[in-house]
Amino acid sequence: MRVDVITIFPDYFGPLSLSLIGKARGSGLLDLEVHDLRTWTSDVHRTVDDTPYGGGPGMVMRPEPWGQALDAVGPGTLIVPSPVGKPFTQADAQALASLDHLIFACGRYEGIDQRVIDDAAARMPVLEVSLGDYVLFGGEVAVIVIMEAITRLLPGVLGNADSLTEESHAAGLLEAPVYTKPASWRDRDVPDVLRSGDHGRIARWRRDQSLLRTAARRPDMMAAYPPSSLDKADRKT
Ligand SMILES: NC(=S)c1ccno1
Repeated sequence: MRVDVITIFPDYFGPLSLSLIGKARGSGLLDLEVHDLRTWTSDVHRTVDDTPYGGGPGMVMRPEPWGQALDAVGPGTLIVPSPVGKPFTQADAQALASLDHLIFACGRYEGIDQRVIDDAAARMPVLEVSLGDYVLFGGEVAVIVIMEAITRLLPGVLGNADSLTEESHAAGLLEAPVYTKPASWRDRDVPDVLRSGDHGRIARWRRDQSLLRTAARRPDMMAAYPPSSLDKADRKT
C-alpha cells in the first residue's frame, strides 16, 4: 500500500516510524511518504492560509498549495479527517486497507477551502471522516489513528492474523474481557471457565460476555447486530 500524507507539520508523523507501522514500512508492506504542504507555496513567507470570505474568526487554508500538492501526489483515495466528516468505523478501516493508494490531507486553522475538496472529488474518491464529536488542532493526530487502524489489517503486519477475527468491532460486538497469569491477583480470580480447558464452554462464555458488554455499553451496536447472528439462547441475554 502506498500512502501520501500532506501536512504543514511533518514532524507530527514521527510515530509512524515506530513499532509495527515502522516494521511494515521497513519490510515494504507500507510505502508511506509525508509531504510538507509549504513545498507547494511560491511566496517568500510560504503562506498556506488567509482570512475567510464572509468574515468570522481564524484563517482558512488557501486552495492553491493544496491543488498543486494533490496534483503532484494523486490520484488516489483522498481522506480528509474533519469534525464535519462521516464517523470513521472499523468497516471503513477494512475497506481502506484493501486499496492501493491513500492520500491524507491534514487540515489546520478553520479548515481547507471547500473548493480543494470539490476539485479533488472530480478526479478521485474523497472521504471526509471524523474520529468523534470533538475538535482537534488539526488532522494530523487523526491520520495517525486512522493509519494504525488500517495498517494492522494489512496482510503480514500482525504476527497472528487470528487476533483480527474476534477483536472488538470486527464481528459487530465488543470483545470479551481478557485475563492472563497470575490466576489470582489482589484477591481477584480469573473466571474458572477460562482455566477449564473446555474450549466449547470458553467460546460460549466469551460470546455471552461480548453480548452483555455490547448491550451495556453500545446499545447502538446491539441494535445493528444482525438477528441471524444471535442464537435462540442469545436472545435472552
Ligand atoms: N474530529 C476530528 S477527526 C477532527 C479533525 C480535526 N479536528 O477534529
